[in-house]
Amino acid sequence: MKIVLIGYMGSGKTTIGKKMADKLKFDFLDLDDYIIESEGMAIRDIFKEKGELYFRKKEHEYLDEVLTTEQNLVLSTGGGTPCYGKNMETILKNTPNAFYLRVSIKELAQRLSKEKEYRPLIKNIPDDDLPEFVGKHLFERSFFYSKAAHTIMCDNKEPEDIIKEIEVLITSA
Ligand SMILES: Nc1ncnc2c1ncn2[C@@H]1O[C@H](COP(=O)(O)OP(=O)(O)O)[C@@H](O)[C@H]1O
Ligand SMILES: O=C(O)C1=C[C@@H](OP(=O)(O)O)[C@@H](O)[C@H](O)C1
Ligand SMILES: [Mg+2]
Repeated sequence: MKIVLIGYMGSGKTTIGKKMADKLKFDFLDLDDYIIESEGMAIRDIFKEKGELYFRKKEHEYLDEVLTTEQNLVLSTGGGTPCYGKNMETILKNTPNAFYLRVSIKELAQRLSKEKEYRPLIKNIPDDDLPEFVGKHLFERSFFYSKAAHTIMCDNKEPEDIIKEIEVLITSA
């Protein structure tokens, strides 16, 4: 069985995915970490030296690769993963358990202002401009995120509570 977490940068995919895999005794895979290991480069260096298009190509290839495994897996994607090519279709084809972690623009901007350094798409955006950037970007991406089987509203909730909500919704089909 595979559980896939999608959502904007800073929505908690990595944090919640890891904790949930521990709790369910599933394997855990963060697609960004898989790319970093496989390419032997940090995400920001891939963007800087090889470009975003190269990153998206690799992200697509590694997504296909990790979804073909048989094991019980929690997969945390990157914020852009479902928004390129056929990636969202691929996710939906491989699992009924795709969850969109939905977080408000305000909370995303607050979280991301402290963690811009490793996220090349927002690295150079001043904190004051982050809410506007996140708002526009999220609007474009919501089309893809909303295709998930379930949307979890995550504002003002602890990861543990979000995990409990997800557990109730998991289907083993
Ligand atoms: N439910 C939550 N409530 C408050 N902070 C959270 C929550 N989930 C994640 N965070 C924090 O938000 C930041 C981004 O989380 P992360 O898991 O890296 O998001 P993503 O992988 O979606 O980009 C981290 O500092 C993390 O501790
Ligand atoms: O939203 C995006 O396009 C990206 C999100 C990042 O992952 P997180 O969502 O885990 O920050 C990472 O894949 C890369 O920096 C691009
Ligand atoms: Mg992440």
